Amino acid sequence: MFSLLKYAKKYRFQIILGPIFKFLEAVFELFLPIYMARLIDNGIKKGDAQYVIHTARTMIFMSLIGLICVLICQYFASVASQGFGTELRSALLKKINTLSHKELDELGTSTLVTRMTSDINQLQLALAMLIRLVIRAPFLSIGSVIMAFFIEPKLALIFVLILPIFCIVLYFMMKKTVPLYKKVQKKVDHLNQAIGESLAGVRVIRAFARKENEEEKIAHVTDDLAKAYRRVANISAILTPATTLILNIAILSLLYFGGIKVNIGSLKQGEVLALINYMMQMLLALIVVSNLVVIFTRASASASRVNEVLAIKPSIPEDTLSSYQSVKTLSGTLAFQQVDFRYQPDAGLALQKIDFSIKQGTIFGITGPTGSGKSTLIQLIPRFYDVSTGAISLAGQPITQLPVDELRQAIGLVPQKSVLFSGTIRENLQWGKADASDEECLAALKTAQCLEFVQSLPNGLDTRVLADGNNFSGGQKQRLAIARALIRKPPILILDDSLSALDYRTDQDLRHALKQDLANTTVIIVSQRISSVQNANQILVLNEGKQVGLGTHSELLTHSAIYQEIVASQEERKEQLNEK
Ligand SMILES: Nc1ncnc2c1ncn2[C@@H]1O[C@H](COP(=O)(O)OP(=O)(O)OP(=O)(O)O)[C@@H](O)[C@H]1O
Repeated sequence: MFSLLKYAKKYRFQIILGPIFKFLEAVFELFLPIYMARLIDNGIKKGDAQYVIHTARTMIFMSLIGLICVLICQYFASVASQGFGTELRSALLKKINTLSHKELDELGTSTLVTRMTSDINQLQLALAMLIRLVIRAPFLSIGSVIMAFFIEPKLALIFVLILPIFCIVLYFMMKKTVPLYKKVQKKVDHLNQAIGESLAGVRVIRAFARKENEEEKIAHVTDDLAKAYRRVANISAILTPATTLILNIAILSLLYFGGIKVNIGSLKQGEVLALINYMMQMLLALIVVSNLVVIFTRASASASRVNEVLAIKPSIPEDTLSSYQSVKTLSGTLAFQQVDFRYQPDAGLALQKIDFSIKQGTIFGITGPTGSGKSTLIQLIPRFYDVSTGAISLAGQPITQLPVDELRQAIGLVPQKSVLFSGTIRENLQWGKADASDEECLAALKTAQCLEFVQSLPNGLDTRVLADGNNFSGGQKQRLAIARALIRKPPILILDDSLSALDYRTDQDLRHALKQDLANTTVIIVSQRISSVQNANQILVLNEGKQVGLGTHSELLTHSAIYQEIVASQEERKEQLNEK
């Protein structure tokens, strides 16, 4: 856990000064009961009004100084803990951004969300408590015992007797609750996952009238979490009556034995009151210490979860490797050489012996039945995953030798599911090229066949895009996503089934425009629709992860049985539709 303190380095000043101020306040608090005893015994009992006023003034002054110390400490604690949380969150986010899809698949989104939110909140709380209580609470509990000895050593033995009993109760309480808190954190993960899935799929859930099932599922996960919390709460609920009982027994003993001593004149009434105050201070401070132990144990579980992510060595390092030709000027053949790929070391091959090359500036089609590995293949080009065996090269250089950032900049990728971000259309296009002018935006929209549509909107490029682009149709979203990918005229443009929501005519016009406007760009079109790939310079046919055909449309029609099957089935379907 302490290794994470490096993210709080900037707040050294607050972390050191905060506890010092809290310590000062504790010193004042420790002396207040003594002043109270003097006020009663020397002032009130003797009717010395002057003494009462003087002592009361000193007590008020001490309390005020104590209050100022507390406020300064709280301020330092909140500045340091919030700052620490922000630094840690940015470091974690930075790390997550370096992880390859393989690591992200293994971790899953929900646990990353929990680690970014509730785990870091837990660590922030621990740091705030460290500043506010870690010196104060032990100091007050030990200081109270010392002060009791200072007032009356024999009665102070009650403190020595009560202390271990109280510690044993707290120890058993913590032994039961700490492991439960670890379980709770895991259940929060499950809840985040369930809620994430439910919100992401809200439309599908409604379309399938599965609202009730989904509500039931969430209720089940929530109930599970509630049960775990209830178990902790049930155990913690015993704590208050138990500690109150011990406290009352201690106070009764002090009153009884103190009363005897007052009667024989060896102790004053004010001193009995001071002893009771010290007893309360000691026990309350011990409760705080036990809470601190719980907070730190939870924080230590959170710290190991955060450290786990921070310690992952990305399988695809982001740093610059060996000498390379700048990708920005790099144009050349993209080649797959005997590529095998599996998602997990123990899983079967998702791609086998893939071997082809694409000349710069040509159009390359990839087709094949569903699940044949088309999306998997194109995800290897920007190194979202690395090949298991074989190699991929760009202009003769293995892509593993190129800086990942530059490689990805050289590729415009339109994924199967178009993703737009909330903002304006212009802002979405500028994701593709930060300094894109209006002319460049309009040109990209024209190539992507959506210029007319954007110009027909009252606010044109300034039209607001809702989260996920929910105010646009599937086809409109796809075309905007294509415009965003091609705005910087990348050397390679990959359209992963990105034409599926377009009608045949628009699909054809778009491919025609791509050929004209991006003559030097290598365009890779992934589609199950033969019409989308049939004019490509080369077509790769995949089936169950294997390369079962490579050539032009006419070559494949004569040589590839699977390609013939796909063409035949689509023509048959066309005929059926025409008949209807
Ligand atoms: N992240 C992943 N982890 C493990 N296996 C995966 C992952 N993504 C895909 N697969 C598996 O890899 C195989 C190929 O999937 P892929 O998505 O590449 O097919 P596809 O040809 O693009 O299919 P479609 O046309 O339906 O999009 C499938 O068996 C799929 O289950």
